[in-house]
Amino acid sequence: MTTPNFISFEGPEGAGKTTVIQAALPEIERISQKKVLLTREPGGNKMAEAIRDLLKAQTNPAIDPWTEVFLLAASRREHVVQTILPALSKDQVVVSDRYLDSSLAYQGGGRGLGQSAVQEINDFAIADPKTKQPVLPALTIYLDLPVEIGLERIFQNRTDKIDRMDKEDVLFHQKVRATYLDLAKENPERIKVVDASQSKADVLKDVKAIIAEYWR
Ligand SMILES: Nc1ncnc2c1ncn2[C@@H]1O[C@H](COP(=O)(O)OP(=O)(O)OP(=O)(O)O)[C@@H](O)[C@H]1O
Ligand SMILES: Cc1cn([C@H]2C[C@H](O)[C@@H](COP(=O)(O)O)O2)c(=O)[nH]c1=O
Repeated sequence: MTTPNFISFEGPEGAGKTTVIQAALPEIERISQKKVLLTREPGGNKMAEAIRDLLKAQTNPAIDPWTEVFLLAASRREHVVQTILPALSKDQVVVSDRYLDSSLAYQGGGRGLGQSAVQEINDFAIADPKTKQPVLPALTIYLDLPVEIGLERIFQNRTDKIDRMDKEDVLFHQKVRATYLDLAKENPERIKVVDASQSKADVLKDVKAIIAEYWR
C-alpha cells in the first residue's frame, strides 16, 4: 500500500534531482491544487539534518556500513513522524528529494548489505505510528543516467561540496544505479524512470508528463 500525495525523487549522484524538483514544483502545485511541502533525505527536520551532516562528513576510521544504515533509518523515522505525516494530515503534497529507495540502492546495493536486511530495518522507520502501515510514496520519479555522466557533473560544478558518498569508487556508484534499475523493474506502477542524460528542459518535460498522469 502506498501513501497518496507523497512523491519521491531518486537517482544516482548528479542525476539532476534538485534541479528538476525546483523547476517542477510550481507545476505540482498547479496540477494538485494543494500546498506542496518540499523536503529531503537525509534531512527534513532539525535532528535528521544533524544526522545528514554526520553522514556527509569524512570520518577516520570509515563509518561502519550498518551504522550508516541505522543512522539513515533514525533520520528517516524523525522525517516521517515530525515532517511527512503532519504535512499529509494537513492535506498537503509532500515531495521528498530521496527516501527509502536511496537506502535500498546505496546501502543495500552499493554497500552490498542486501535489500531485504535494509528493508527490514527500515520497516520500523517508515511505519505510521497510528495505523502501523508503511509510509511509502505513491509515485517515485527515478532519474536515470550513466554513473560517469553524473559524477562528471558533480566534480565539474560542485568542487566545494564533494561529500563522503560522492568520493566512493565508480563500482560503488554502478551498483547503486543497478539496484535502482532493479527496483524500477520490480515496482513499475510506483517508480517511473526518466532519462536524466537529456537536456534539463527535456528532463523537466518528462517529469511534468508523469506528474500530469499521476493526478489525471
Ligand atoms: N539535465 C542536465 N544536463 C546537464 N547538467 C545538469 C542536468 N541536470 C542537472 N545538471 C547539473 O548537474 C549538477 C547536479 O545537479 P543536481 O544538484 O540537481 O543533482 P542532484 O541529483 O540533486 O545531485 P546529488 O543527489 O548528487 O546532490 C548541477 O550542476 C546541475 O546544474
Ligand atoms: C537518503 C539516503 C541518502 N544517501 C546518500 C545519497 C547521497 O550521496 C547523499 C545525499 O546527498 P544529496 O546531495 O542530497 O543527494 O546521501 C544514502 O546513501 N542512503 C539514503 O538512504
